[in-house]
Amino acid sequence: MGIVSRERGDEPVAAGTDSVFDRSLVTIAVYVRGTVAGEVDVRTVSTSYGESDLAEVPVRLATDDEPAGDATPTRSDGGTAAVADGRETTVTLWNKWTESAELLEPGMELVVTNAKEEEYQGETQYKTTGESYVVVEPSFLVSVTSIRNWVECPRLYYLNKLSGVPLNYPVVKGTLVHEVFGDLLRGRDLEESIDARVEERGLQLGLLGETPDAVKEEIRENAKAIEGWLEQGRLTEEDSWRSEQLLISETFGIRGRADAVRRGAPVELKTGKNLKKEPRFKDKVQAACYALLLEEHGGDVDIGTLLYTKNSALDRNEETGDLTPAKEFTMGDGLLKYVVRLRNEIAAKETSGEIPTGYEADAKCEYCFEQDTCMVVSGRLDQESKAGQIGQALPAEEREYFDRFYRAIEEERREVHREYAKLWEQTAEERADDDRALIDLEFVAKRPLEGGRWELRARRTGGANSKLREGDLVLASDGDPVRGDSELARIERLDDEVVITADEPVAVTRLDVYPSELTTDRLLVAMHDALLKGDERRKDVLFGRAEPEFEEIDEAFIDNNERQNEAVRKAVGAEDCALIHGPPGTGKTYTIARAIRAMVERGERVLLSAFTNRAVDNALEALLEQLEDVIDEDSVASETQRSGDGEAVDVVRVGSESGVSDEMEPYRLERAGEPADRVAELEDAQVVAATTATCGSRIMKEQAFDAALVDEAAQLTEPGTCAAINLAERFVLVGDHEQLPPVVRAENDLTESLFERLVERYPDAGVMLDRQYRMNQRIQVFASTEFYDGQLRPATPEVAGRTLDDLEGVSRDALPETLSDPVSFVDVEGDRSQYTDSEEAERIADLIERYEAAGLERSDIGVIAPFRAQVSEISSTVPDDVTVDTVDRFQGSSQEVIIVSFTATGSLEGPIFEDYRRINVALTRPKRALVLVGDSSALASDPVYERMLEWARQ
Ligand SMILES: Nc1ncnc2c1ncn2[C@@H]1O[C@H](COP(=O)(O)OP(=O)(O)OP(=O)(O)O)[C@@H](O)[C@H]1O
Repeated sequence: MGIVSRERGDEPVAAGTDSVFDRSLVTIAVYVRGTVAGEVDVRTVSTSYGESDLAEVPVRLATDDEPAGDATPTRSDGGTAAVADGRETTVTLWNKWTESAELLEPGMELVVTNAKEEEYQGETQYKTTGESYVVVEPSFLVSVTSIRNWVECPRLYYLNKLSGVPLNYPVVKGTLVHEVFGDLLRGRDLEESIDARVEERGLQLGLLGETPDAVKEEIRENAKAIEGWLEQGRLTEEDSWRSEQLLISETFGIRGRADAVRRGAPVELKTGKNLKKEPRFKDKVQAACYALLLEEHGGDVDIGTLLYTKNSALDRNEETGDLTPAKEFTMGDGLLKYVVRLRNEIAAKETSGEIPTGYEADAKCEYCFEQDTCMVVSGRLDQESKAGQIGQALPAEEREYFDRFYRAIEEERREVHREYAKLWEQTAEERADDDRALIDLEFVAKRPLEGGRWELRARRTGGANSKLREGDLVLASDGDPVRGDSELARIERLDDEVVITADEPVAVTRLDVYPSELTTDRLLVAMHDALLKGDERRKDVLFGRAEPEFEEIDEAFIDNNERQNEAVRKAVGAEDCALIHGPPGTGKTYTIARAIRAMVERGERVLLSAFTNRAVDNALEALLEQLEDVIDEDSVASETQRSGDGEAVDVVRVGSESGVSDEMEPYRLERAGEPADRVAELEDAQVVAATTATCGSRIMKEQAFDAALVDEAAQLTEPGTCAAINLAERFVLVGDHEQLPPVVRAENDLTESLFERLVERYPDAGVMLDRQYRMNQRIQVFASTEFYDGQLRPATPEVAGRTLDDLEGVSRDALPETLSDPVSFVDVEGDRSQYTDSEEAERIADLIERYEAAGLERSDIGVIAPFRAQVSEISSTVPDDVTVDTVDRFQGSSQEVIIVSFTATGSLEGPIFEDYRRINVALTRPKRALVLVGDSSALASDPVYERMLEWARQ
């Protein structure tokens, strides 16, 4: 059983005084979930216990069809029944819960556990009991760290969100001590752990100017307290331990990672000193959060332990106070409820979009380390703040921008939370159908790795697709990611067998996509940095107050493509920014590489970035090719461009092993090692390449560049672009806003890229590349007219005239007449299902056979479908080596032959049709042949598709 009451709670167990309720009709405890349906009435009444506060909340109960309702009957709160009948009723919250009631606004969601049901004037109503918890907006998942920050000061919580965790020594040291603690719990030798952990953080320590020996000594001191305490436990009793555990609570809307769990109770490690008898209040609050989480996992937690590693038991004496490292405290019911109320404050504030002022807490600003920052932020953004304001406010348009994007990013965060909720709202099968989980794995084996981690292997029993890829962080579980045994794990290999690594040996049978808030967090920080720390001139350009300026450059960089040459000139000569618009196959990558080479030759330090790892690697590869050519041409230059290990130029790729391609692996920056060496490798590099997400990392944020070149810029949100350009004096954005827009979950200001906004605002700062090196002329015509004002042309006669006949062993004569043209249309009436079409799938299988019969390799054929369901349908009909995927997955790649399955009968609905940019991407992937498969009458109902049909049938 989960949530239990240990003492009498805040509320009168029976209803109170009063004639208000008829006690005789009180029934069993129930679980109430619903939406606030009107104004909340809070008042004081007298009861047999004296004065009591109560709040009457009008609530529309959830129904069984609503996702949240599905999960309710299985709750752990004493096995109570859930009410889910869609009725409107009144829920009365007693005493302290009125504090949460005051936060409620119509439309907010509310959960009351262990409520009592009673009849009042012929209506069934509910009220809290001494065992109830009241949870506001339960689907808003508040992290334990947030609650801890909030209890210190809500304003501090907000400031932390805006500025992120900076790279500083106390933070890195804290992480190291935690890692060593985890290692000790997993049985690793202390010295071995310290050596390994310090080595792993070589780069960070180097950036902080720390030497390994000094750091090790300090970690050793902290670890002494831990070891001593662990020893005691080992000698005196049977201890059962578990290191870091990821916990999610659907009831309380809290998630976090407990440092350790000992005999079912939370242990939190603090790398500081605490001379008082009691743990610090905020530390207790943190431990209480984990207690709630553990109770929901079926535990029954009575104590919490705080381990202060700077305290040493041996030094204990009366004068200096209590120096025992471990402080235990009783987990009282009142504290647990207090924690839930704190959490409710955060959820309600975030839902209503209010910015904390600091007045919510009785924190003393004059003692706060963050007072100055707090005042500056309040002053710049003209926000009300307990600490006061300092400095001049940003111009109104910048504050408006800040508010707008703050809201948009927070909406995005809500969407991430909704992803979490799906972990318990959807069944395993539904998750799998949504491509969000691999289920029904057969656990095969576990193997301990060096450093206490585990390698876990499982066999796949079906061939299902999923979004999961090698290198991804996932939730690995024994089948239930929320209530079962689950761990964060990394996918090392994913074929018939799944190999993952994790801290604990979970008997894995299921992997779920891990909904990370990291990207959202970084967007907020990037936007904050751009506005509050950004250069004034840069902001003038971003806010339309000054036109971008250019230095005139006469040098010829590319002699066979005028627009590319102009683009490089603009990039090199830009004082502020340049914009390169590159339609499909127009040599964007080539142009970027040439521009970077030119900048490097001028002695500049350049950041190369893009939305995806693949684009970063491609551009880097193109750059390396160019640099090699230079060396071949000019041996003098080669000497100056060779670095110590004989590589052509100091180029560094920052990224994880799984993100970086094998070809670029030799350039990948190793983070582990001797601090000074690691830093030198990064800081001496003239070109640093990393995804925009990595640009927001603590390590990259310490770097500065003359110029930043950002590829795939049309796929980036404004704050996402800022993460890269914040690091450089000038920037060049490269992309195509006629192809896929930024990938975001919410529909708001994040859907337009900075690239698109600037291209429209400053047409003169941009160049459109107009010669494409990919498609046969016949294929490119439609995209050129529809999307590029007819400006797109084949770069050479060879490109214009390419056909399948050019490929070795392929003859178009062997194809049926209908397929001999580079563009063809196959009319299929369709099976009238919504997201799949078996008739199209069969036709496509048939087409592939015909291409094979004409000599084509299967790996030269790609199939694009609008829905994942249709991708699965086609995949099960055609041979494995044909690539079948959605448009989004195909962006940025090309194939000899592309077949598009429209999956439309009757009407046009769905992702491929909603946004014409998707169809542009689909139709511009092939080099030599394009086949459109669909229902002509459905397609003809839309003017754009009607024109497409005309072109395809010519
Ligand atoms: N000026 C040029 N002269 C000769 N070949 C070129 C030139 N520009 C690009 N190419 C070639 O054209 C091909 C496509 O170029 P690139 O890969 O740079 O295109 P892209 O615009 O990045 O493509 P995508 O639309 O897929 O992103 C490459 O093989 C490249 O070497």
